[in-house]
Amino acid sequence: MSLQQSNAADEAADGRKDKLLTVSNVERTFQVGGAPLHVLKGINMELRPKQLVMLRGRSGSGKTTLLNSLGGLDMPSKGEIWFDGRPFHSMNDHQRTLVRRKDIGFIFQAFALMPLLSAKENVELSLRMAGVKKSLWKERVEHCLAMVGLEKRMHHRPFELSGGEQQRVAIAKAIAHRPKLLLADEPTAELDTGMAAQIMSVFQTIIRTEEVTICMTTHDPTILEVADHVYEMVDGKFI
Ligand SMILES: Nc1ncnc2c1ncn2[C@@H]1O[C@H](COP(=O)(O)OP(=O)(O)OP(=O)(O)O)[C@@H](O)[C@H]1O
Repeated sequence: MSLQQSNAADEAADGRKDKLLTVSNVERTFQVGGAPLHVLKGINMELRPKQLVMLRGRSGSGKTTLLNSLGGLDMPSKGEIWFDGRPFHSMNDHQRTLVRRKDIGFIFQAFALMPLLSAKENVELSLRMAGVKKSLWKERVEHCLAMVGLEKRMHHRPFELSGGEQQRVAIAKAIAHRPKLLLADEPTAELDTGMAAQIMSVFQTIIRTEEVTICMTTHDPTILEVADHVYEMVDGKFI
């Protein structure tokens, strides 16, 4: 590396200080039927510790694709994603999986609750995946379920819970291993206004008490006002 290159690298690293996640010029292209489909077209964003950040945009604008890249589930075709000092864009699958299990929580449809497990067992699963010692599980699981107001529903299985309660178990599960970043794809989409407000209030509480950063997608204009920052996505770009 030349002196000039190393100075530029130092400056870039300085710019990332105090940020949990930095996204620079990210593009994502899929090959569909032999033709390229440009879904993300040069995204720049940042997440700071303890922020609630929302991605808003029409269906198909690229929000889920971006969220997948932020969580290391997918790789950008171009650009850089730095998560907590680590270059997601140049890490392999295995390396990203290890970071994900320890430092990121997801509330995605695809990561929904296991139907045959109780609320308590569902939350335990993420502690198991993160390699947390079994002797610590009981206290942490009870704490997380209490935080979302479900300490009395610990032994219920998902089908014995309402939609809002299931979503709160999903939150408890997603934060049990003390991630630095929580990613949520449309966490209020299936809920009525009252339940959506409850979920947002749980989010605000856990940002404070668990010191987590939350980045979520939404279509719902009524919940945008609680965000620290809103990124508006149109056709693969922020406007
Ligand atoms: N793996 C893939 N292969 C091909 N095309 C894809 C793939 N994933 C997403 N796309 C396309 O990328 C575009 C953006 O999809 P994405 O799911 O990111 O949008 P979105 O903003 O999250 O939409 P919604 O709000 O409906 O969930 C869509 O046109 C979709 O068909």
